[in-house]
Amino acid sequence: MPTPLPAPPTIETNDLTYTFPNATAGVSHVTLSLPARSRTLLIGANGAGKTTLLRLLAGKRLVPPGSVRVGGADPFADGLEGVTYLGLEWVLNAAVVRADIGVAELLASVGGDAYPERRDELVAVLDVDVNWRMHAVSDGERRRVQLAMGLIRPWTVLLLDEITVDLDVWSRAQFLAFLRRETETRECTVVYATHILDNLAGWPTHLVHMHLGTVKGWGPAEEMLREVDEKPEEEMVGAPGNSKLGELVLRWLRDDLRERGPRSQHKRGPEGWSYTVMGLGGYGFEPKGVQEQK
Ligand SMILES: Nc1ncnc2c1ncn2[C@@H]1O[C@H](COP(=O)(O)OP(=O)(O)OP(=O)(O)O)[C@@H](O)[C@H]1O
Repeated sequence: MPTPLPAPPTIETNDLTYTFPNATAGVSHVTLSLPARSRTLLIGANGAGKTTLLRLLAGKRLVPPGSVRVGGADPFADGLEGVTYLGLEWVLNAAVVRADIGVAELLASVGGDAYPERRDELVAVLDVDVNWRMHAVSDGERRRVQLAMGLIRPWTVLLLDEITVDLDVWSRAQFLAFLRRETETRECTVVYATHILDNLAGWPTHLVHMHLGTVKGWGPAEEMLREVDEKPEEEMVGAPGNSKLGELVLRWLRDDLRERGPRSQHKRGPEGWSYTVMGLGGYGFEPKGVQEQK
């Protein structure tokens, strides 16, 4: 039985290291402390370790005791209620969302009737038509229903691995505003891994910069964005008119690439491993609980 969080939904990692069974380093020596009600963006190049970190925060793998605390508890050992991970395999695995089933019925099956106000708000925010049938909707429409399904129950920690790529610009903006309202009106925390920085100005309270499985820098977004103001205009990486966040991230990833060198020569695991295995991300083959600590 999942247990409620014993304390406000803070997220702490302490020298967290996770190595995959094939000896690829997932994350190394990650120490973070994200306050309750924060909205954190996880930023990093492909393969930087964002998904791995989110999944560890969700308690999907065994890690050394004390290295991950969510609301003061161990998410793997304690199976925490309200810690919600929405990622690619959740989106792709769910056969039901391609079945000939109505949206109203589907939302009811995941708690829609128990939380009618949240259901109605999500239906409005995500511009969902409850009369749709899931075998006859577009990819973006299906994604919107899935997001509504995943968010109906009032979660306390949302770990969101970029699954808004199919949303049109307006829907994504509405969705992000909804998440913001959630953290402002009740005790909940969001960590969001994304490559899409449009319309995110002012959204994150914290930024985490990941590179080759490590956290290169993290802190309150305002402080980290100050770096951009301190740079003379001629040294800007992006075109004038880019958001500050866009400029900061371009600079981070450019420097990361220079530091790392070509993928085929760097010391970590095989390129593209995570998304070639089973076509769903590389996690499918790992038995739950396997942990090899290096
Ligand atoms: N099941 C697995 N077995 C072995 N190595 C893996 C597995 N899944 C991921 N990896 C490796 O771990 C590293 C981190 O992958 P991860 O999926 O966390 O990156 P990411 O930052 O989420 O990337 P992206 O932006 O592409 O989603 C990569 O080098 C990847 O190849």
